[in-house]
Amino acid sequence: MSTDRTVPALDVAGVSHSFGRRRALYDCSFTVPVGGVTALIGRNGAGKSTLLRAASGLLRPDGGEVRVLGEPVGDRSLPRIGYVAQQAPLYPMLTVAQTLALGRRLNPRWDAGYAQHLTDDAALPSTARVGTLAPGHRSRLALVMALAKRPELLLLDEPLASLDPVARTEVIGTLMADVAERGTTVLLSSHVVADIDGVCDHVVVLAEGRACLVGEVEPVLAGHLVAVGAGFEISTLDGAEVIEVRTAGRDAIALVRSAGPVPAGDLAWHRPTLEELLLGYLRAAGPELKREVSAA
Ligand SMILES: Nc1ncnc2c1ncn2[C@@H]1O[C@H](COP(=O)(O)OP(=O)(O)OP(=O)(O)O)[C@@H](O)[C@H]1O
Repeated sequence: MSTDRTVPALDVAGVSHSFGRRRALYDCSFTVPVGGVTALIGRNGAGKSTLLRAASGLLRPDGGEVRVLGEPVGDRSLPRIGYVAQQAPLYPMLTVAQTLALGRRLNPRWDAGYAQHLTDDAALPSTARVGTLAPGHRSRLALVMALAKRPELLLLDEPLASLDPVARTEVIGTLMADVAERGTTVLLSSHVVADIDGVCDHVVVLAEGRACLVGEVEPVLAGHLVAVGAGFEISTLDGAEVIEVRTAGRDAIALVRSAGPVPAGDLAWHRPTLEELLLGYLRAAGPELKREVSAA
């Protein structure tokens, strides 16, 4: 099936969801374009897993709409989605080979050659029972199951969390190759900013169940500046939209939204790195904190 590149891979429109009195998503809206890697970043409890479950069809949100590849999430979209949940749920009593055989039986688009290639790459022993695999190997197997389905949209909840540094590099390489060769769209969640630097071309930052920053990495970076100076100098940032102010030793450091040239004056300015930018948004997460910062 060829993917229509004119519609978003994922369109989240005004989605809200609560678990009892606990609000996980609140009027959350953003789109993920077709092709490439989008990082879904947020602190613990920001709503990342809830959002991915809604996109995968496992959770029906209380409000709003989620469309995948132009269609409401449902029977027609499900074969086009690969989803790996945070704990990489698999059947512990099955062997690796039996797990792959099950994948083949359940998925009409299953690519057995690719599954075997990925399994070999991850050095997964085919006779080992899933329950005996190390957590990192289990997540590699879960990823094989999702990729061999040949999805157009791959939803990965913290896919790198349990991996050692070598496995992490291998998984990132596999994902990027899939994106380059097949035009797959990958949406992966993480709260480890360093993990996604150099991997994603788009970012979505979730804070308290809402998207507070959405965009392509380069333009988003070009739309922000970091100012470093004494606290009283930072307090004169008239007119700039201040995302976050923090102190570091004798200096104050401000992240501001500004696409203009680096201003002249006493402050030292630079464009943020992706890590500086995302950490700034994560630290500022929450409207109350933002109000305090703006008033500083
Ligand atoms: N099944 C559930 N029952 C009750 N509350 C839930 C449930 N799932 C999530 N929540 C709550 O909803 C909010 C969002 O949780 P979610 O797991 O989506 O966040 P997250 O960004 O994925 O967090 P983490 O990075 O810690 O995995 C949290 O306050 C969480 O406690």
